[in-house]
Amino acid sequence: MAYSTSTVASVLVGAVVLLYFISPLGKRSSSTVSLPPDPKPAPVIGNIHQLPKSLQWLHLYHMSKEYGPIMHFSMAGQPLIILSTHKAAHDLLSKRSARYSDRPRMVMAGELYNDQYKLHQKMEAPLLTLKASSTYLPLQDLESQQLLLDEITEMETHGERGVDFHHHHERAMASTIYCLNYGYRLKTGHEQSLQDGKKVQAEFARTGQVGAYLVDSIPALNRLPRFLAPWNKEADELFALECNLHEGNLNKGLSNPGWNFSKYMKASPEGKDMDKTELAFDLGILADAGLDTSTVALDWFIVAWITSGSTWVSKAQKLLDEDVGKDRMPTFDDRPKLAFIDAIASETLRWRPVVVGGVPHFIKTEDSYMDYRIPANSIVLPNAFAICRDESVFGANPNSFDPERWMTGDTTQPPTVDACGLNTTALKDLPQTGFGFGRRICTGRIIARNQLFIQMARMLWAFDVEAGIREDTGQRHVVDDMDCTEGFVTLPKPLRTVMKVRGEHVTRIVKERGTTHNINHAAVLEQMKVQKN
Ligand code: HEM
Repeated sequence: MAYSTSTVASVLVGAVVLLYFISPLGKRSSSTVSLPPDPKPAPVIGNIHQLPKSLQWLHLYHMSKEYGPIMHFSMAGQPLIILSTHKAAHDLLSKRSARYSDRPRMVMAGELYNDQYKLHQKMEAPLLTLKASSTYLPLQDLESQQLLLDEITEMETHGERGVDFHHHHERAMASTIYCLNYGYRLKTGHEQSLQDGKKVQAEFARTGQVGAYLVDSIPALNRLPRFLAPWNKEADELFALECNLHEGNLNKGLSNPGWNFSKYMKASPEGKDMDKTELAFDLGILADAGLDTSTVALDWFIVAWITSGSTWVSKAQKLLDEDVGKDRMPTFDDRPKLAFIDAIASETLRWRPVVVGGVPHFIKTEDSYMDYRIPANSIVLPNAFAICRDESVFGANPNSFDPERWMTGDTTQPPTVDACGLNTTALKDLPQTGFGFGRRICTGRIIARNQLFIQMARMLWAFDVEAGIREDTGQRHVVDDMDCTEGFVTLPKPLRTVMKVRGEHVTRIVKERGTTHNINHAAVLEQMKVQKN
């Protein structure tokens, strides 16, 4: 039987109104303590209409200037708390982490990871420590070497049109993660498994956005008959796509030669009796979480290079010329002396936080903060864009790309260097808010930081970069550093860049080392075998 769109819409609106009055969401609390400030809500729908789907994080950032560091929105009765300063986010999500570490229900984006997250974190934890991450450096060395070769090769073909740097960043990161997770590398970046992974991610980003689906605010809507709940079909299709991809990858991981995360997790006490789909999803989420995020950070690094590089690139390249020279490319062994490159990485993550609107947390019980009441079952969203512009933490001119804000300038003390070579004496201990907060903080952040360091160091050593020539106008692309895509992670709009080698020595060294695809990566993985503590 077919139903017209208007009939379905009328029934849905009726259902929402009904649910609003019969569900606890519609009932006002008798508490006398006020909610955080909010723009005036409309009846029933609350503030839904005031949350734009486009550039929501920017809109909320501007609103925070009027309403303050903590704001409240009602999403048809579902409380949404927006945090806009580092202090508010740290006080609630880090210091009170035990209460603020749930995730909101995401009926559309899937909830498998929610209930079981502690078990999954326990299973993954030994693979993501500083020490374990230090054993993956040889693989990251190999992938970043391949990145230079691929970029030089594409430059030779495309000249002033420039290279598709996003594609190369994506291949290098995906190959690193897939090799660790499943024991296989990606040669072209066009492989089917990566295309499917990107599709899953795009769907997750679309369906997981706060406010994107009414059913996430009002899960009771899921009890409506299926013909009135069209999102169920969409959710089933997304789940089927994810199952195919993740289970297929797990099978590959278990049968590929050499050590990898799949084999480690399958043999772990938590994983050995775990349902196969659940284990496959756990690995799949790790792969998905690592893929886009690091790629996007590297893309924004290129945008910063083009738009504001005149203030910091020459310092980085001078350092590389002095400490590395022209006889070899930089390696992880150079890292302690190249703290400025890590400052560039930190500044990239601050200037354009990858998950720019923040990742939602959830609190099940009522709380209070700054004399405001935070209702039970609130979604709590740290607006990363606003938090990274908190001048009380990051200093003046937060919109400027300025790596110096991360440097201590301390040259008097012998440097303290961590297991991955990060020089913690030269770098200020400012919060890395782009990786989130509390118990839900990004578990792959050390692997990510290592990847950013080696790729940024090698690209700065190898190239001078400028925007490519547009095919349609024949003019050089004019780059606007706020021109970005929508979604969970925010990418610069597609752009090609001219990557001119900084001398004949670069091409010679990169080509002499040649392709890394003939290296036996299974043997490299075997060297990384992590023993559980
Ligand atoms: C520059 C790169 C990256 C950025 C900016 C980033 C950022 C984030 C953020 C903001 C969160 C949510 C934190 C919160 O809820 O407060 C997160 C979670 C997560 N990240 Fe990353 N991430 C990056 C790279 C990676 C990599 C390489 C991996 C895997 C190797 C990874 C694995 C994860 C996982 C598994 C979670 C979920 C943690 C949980 O919910 O318990 N991430 N990441």
